[in-house]
Amino acid sequence: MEIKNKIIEVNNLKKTFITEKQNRIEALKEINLDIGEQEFVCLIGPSGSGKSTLLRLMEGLIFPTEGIVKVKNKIVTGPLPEAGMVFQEYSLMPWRNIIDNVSFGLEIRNIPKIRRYARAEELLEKFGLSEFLQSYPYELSGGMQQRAAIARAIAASPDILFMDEPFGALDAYTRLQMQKDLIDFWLEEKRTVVFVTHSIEESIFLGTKIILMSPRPGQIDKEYDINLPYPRNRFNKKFQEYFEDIMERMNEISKN
Ligand SMILES: Nc1ncnc2c1ncn2[C@@H]1O[C@H](COP(=O)(O)OP(=O)(O)OP(=O)(O)O)[C@@H](O)[C@H]1O
Repeated sequence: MEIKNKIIEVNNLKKTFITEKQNRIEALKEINLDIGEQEFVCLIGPSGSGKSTLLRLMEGLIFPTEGIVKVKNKIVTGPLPEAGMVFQEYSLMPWRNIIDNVSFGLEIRNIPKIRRYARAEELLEKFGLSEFLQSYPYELSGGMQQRAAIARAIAASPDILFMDEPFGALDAYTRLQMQKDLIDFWLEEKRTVVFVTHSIEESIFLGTKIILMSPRPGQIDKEYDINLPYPRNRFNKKFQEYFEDIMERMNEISKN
């Protein structure tokens, strides 16, 4: 489908890693991809298909072997100020309390304390963590830490939110709750989200679009536009049809 208001462009992207033992690992073969403003794009695919590598290239954390990534028409040459990032491992700084973690991005932008605390408090309230402003990360459960990590990533109102398996380490119930909270946030704020997951079901619950990667060297096998209204219902017939369709294709490509 033709993308209106492109925010991310990936052209002829290739990535080969050279390991310490000088082996060449071809992680991504040839990726071409456009992401539109306010899309919620999920990257799925077999283990090792290059999902995290593609995300890290888009984030400007690593650099392509060939090809380019552009964000808002500019070639990405380093970590993006207009992006927030959330990883699977809780990426909070253990020596800072929750409010100082969440307001960190504003602090490095020299936003005065009163304003950055007001923003952090607003977000922490939204994520149900008002009682834990002064707590340290180790005093929070995994789900609470991940909520705080998301609050931190969005505190500076980034245009793009990159998320790498953010709910992978959570228990099943907390994961469902976090998916709902993330969709509420996205519906309210309409940012662009790029989200890596192993779960087909999670990707259909969340994404406007799903990109299925083929086994290494990673390429895009297929793109699925998910035409279901939000909030989504896993028991809906069309949800199930998408699930079966993607599952079947995933099994097929994983066999080869
Ligand atoms: N820094 C690195 N040095 C060497 N090889 C790497 C490096 N990072 C990733 N790779 C290799 O690139 C390939 C793709 O890795 P990547 O983590 O992007 O896959 P993935 O699809 O996210 O996997 P998973 O679903 O298991 O998290 C793998 O074979 C991995 O071993």
